[in-house]
Amino acid sequence: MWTKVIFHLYGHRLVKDEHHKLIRHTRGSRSFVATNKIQGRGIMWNRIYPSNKYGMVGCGSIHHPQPKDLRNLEPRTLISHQQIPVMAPEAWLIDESDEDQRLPHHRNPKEFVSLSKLQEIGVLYWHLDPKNYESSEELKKIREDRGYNYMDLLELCPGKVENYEEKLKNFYREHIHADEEIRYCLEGSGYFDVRDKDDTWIRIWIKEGDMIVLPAGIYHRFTLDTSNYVKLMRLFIGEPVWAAYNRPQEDHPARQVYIKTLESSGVAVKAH
Ligand SMILES: CSCCC(=O)C(=O)O
Ligand SMILES: [Fe+2]
Ligand code: NI
Repeated sequence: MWTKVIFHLYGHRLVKDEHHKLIRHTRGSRSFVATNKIQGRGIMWNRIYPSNKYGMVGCGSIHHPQPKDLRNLEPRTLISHQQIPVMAPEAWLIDESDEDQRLPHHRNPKEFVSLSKLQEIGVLYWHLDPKNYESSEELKKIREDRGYNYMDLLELCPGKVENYEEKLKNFYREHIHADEEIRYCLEGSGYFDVRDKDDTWIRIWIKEGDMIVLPAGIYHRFTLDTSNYVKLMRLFIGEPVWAAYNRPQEDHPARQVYIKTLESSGVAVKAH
């Protein structure tokens, strides 16, 4: 029997078996075949190294020396000896071109955004195992800790949803809510765009297992990516209120509280 262990590194997905042999490596431009055993913390560094400082990785042989600058990078995943990945979602600054919203809209060169930058603007993130979410202890704990007693599921893809086009259009209109927006991706993927403190869009790529909380009052929007499919769990404290307030909302109480919170945590906010 094969036990799959999935590692993520800079957006690469490495599926390994219980003996850490590589089964599959996706989203890399080069393929990567290695059958060596992992010998503890650090082996991923020996195998995978970034090809540039923007966090792209190339794939090296086990004999490849560790580049010095690697320690300065913020990897998507740090692999511990116990195989407990410390996850971060892939996030980047976008170009403002009018191309299809479902495209990644990377800048040239790519500009990735670290988890700590997301945390600075109040975005929370967990990576959970989405397979048995009904009996997941991790999910249960988060829901208990944060009072998320309401839950429903939302599937988005053409043909499955009533008023699909209309819904998608509204999701992509920049808005805020009076409450947190809590989404847990069970299948598929999509982009949450959030404004940073300088009013610049950050695109956060949510994939299965990713759970994200956007604070009340943050300007944001959502789009499917080119996979055109996402299954999301929506969580809420108490009776859900999905009301969206489209920008501008500078006088909305939730917006004002949000700006105050940013300022009091030392994040300088650009006047809008
Ligand atoms: C499809 S969930 C994300 C869309 C959104 O921002 C919302 O529902 O308010
Ligand atoms: Fe929203
Ligand atoms: Ni690769």
